[in-house]
Amino acid sequence: MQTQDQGGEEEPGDGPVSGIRLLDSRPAAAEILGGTLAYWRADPYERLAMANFRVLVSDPISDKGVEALAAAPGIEVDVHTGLPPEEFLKIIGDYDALVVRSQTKVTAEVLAAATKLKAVGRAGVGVDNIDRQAATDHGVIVMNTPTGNTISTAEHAFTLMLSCARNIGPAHAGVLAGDFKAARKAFQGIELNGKRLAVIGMGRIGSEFAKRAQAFNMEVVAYDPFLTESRARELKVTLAESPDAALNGADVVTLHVPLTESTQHLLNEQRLALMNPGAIVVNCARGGLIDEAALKAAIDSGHIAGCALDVFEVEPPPADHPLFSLGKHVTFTPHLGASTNEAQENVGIEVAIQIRDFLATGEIRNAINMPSLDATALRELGPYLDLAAALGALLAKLGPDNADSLRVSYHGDLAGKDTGLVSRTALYRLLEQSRQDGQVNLVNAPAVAKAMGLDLVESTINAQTEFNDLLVVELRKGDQKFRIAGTIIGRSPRIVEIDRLFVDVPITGHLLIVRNDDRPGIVGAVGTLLGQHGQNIANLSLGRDKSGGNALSVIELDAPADGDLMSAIRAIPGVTLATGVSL
Ligand SMILES: NC(=O)C1=CN([C@@H]2O[C@H](COP(=O)(O)OP(=O)(O)OC[C@H]3O[C@@H](n4cnc5c(N)ncnc54)[C@H](O)[C@@H]3O)[C@@H](O)[C@H]2O)C=CC1
Ligand SMILES: O=C(O)CCC(=O)C(=O)O
Repeated sequence: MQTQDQGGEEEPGDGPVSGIRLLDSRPAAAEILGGTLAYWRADPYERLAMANFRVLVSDPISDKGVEALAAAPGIEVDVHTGLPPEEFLKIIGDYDALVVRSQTKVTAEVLAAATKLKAVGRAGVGVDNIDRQAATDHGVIVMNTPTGNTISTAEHAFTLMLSCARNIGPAHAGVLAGDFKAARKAFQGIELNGKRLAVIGMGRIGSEFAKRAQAFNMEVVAYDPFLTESRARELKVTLAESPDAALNGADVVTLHVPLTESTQHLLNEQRLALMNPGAIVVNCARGGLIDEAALKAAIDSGHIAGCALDVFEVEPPPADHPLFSLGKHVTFTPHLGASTNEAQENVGIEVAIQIRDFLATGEIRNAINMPSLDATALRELGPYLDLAAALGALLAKLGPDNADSLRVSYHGDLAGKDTGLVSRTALYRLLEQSRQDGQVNLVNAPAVAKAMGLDLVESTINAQTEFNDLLVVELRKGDQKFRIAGTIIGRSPRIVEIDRLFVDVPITGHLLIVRNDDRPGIVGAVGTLLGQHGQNIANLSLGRDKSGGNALSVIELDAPADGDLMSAIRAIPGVTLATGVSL
């Protein structure tokens, strides 16, 4: 569970800060790819050139999209469309990224077989062909291209409505069949002028549809749980408080919502009955939104005049689909909403660039299972992501085992920033320390934590600290608490507090952390042992609560301390904890 609270009982950190060292920042999202520091410090194109990423395009996308991917150094693109599922399963394990439209089904089975996969890019909007939960559990980012096909789909849905109202499809077929006179007699239409239109889902496509309907002098009523009164006024539509209220007395309904568990069969028998006699139904979103059997029954009864569908519950629909036998006010197209030159070029290029940039820089755009992070935010937050990664790793070593919550709090300037990914980074590095390589990453960390019963609690604290901003991570197990804090000096992340003892430590290198009773001779004894084991001290920071109380040394070594050395340090009288961590 991830929760937000405002304020909290944490006190700001305190303590000396010196020895500023400028470090490059490394995009934390890059961790997903398991890159080395040198790799991620390289220029994006240099980085791609060093890599060898394989991208599979498994549904047809525009040539320009494929070219944009193939032109990036270090990316090899294979286009294999229309593969039978068993063939697809055999090869998916070789790829780092996958680009799909709606035909490829990215199931839990596919994701389990896709052991190298880091991202799935959807050239389009709907992601119902991708098992989002399984992708998240496997640590795979799912991105879509939400805007590139909006206009084409709205135009198509509008065309469907006109075509259905005026019987264009059946009339056209009649003319071609030589039945000109019979068709002329049979196909009397319905005028749209002044009719009441219910738009279910006033997102991008629904809003564009509504604008076009207003030009046809239709009265537009919209239902969308996320539509505000002010936006409804701006769009000049009446806001309905429920789908039923929107449908009550409607002459036309058009659906523009995603297919989810809660929208399945959104248009059912009861709701169809609320519409005016002679109404028509338009669906250019997803087939599963309509109970097709109920629709057929409503048309057969004469209550609904007809329907215009681009999408079906099962695609492709069977040739003997019950709705195909209707004679009037019907128009069917084979999921063509986004099939225009313009839309396909837009989404093909957008998805290619999103995947390329993600592989090159860790930049995340239009992800549906992760906070997005564009290049500017990535630059700004980079040092905090590094800091959070270090604090999370350190907390795993020093904090209580089997903790029940990780609290991440933001003080000062940082409190005003979009820090979702910073918290997630701390969580990921905390969990990573106790798991095999690759089992947990930025995408699946919240799901892994939830499964373990570890809550992630984020808070912003308004209290002033002596730092411009302070990031505090704390592990709690019942009443037991252990916290570590850090800040950024210049662009250099520093650890400034460990369990309320003030230190000043950079976040890289091999750290030896020693906690002891504050009495003379202990630091000297540790130093002597380090010398005897050939260990050079690169940096040393000492902190204590009071003279004769608890003391803490954080010693940066040139190499990790081995087991013998650690045992010897732990055996020094007065040492209460000694642990090593490589950041
Ligand atoms: N036929 C085709 O080729 C295409 C179909 N689509 C479908 O159209 C859908 C809509 O696309 P966009 O407008 O771009 O998405 P969008 O995300 O901009 O809009 C969806 C809207 O539905 C609303 N919504 C969610 N649950 C709802 C509910 N239970 N009742 C009413 N409203 C609800 C959301 O608040 C949102 O405003 C996509 O999910 C996709 O399935 C999209 C493009 C092409
Ligand atoms: O043509 C396609 O890829 C389908 C488009 C679509 O349904 C979507 O973007 O949701």
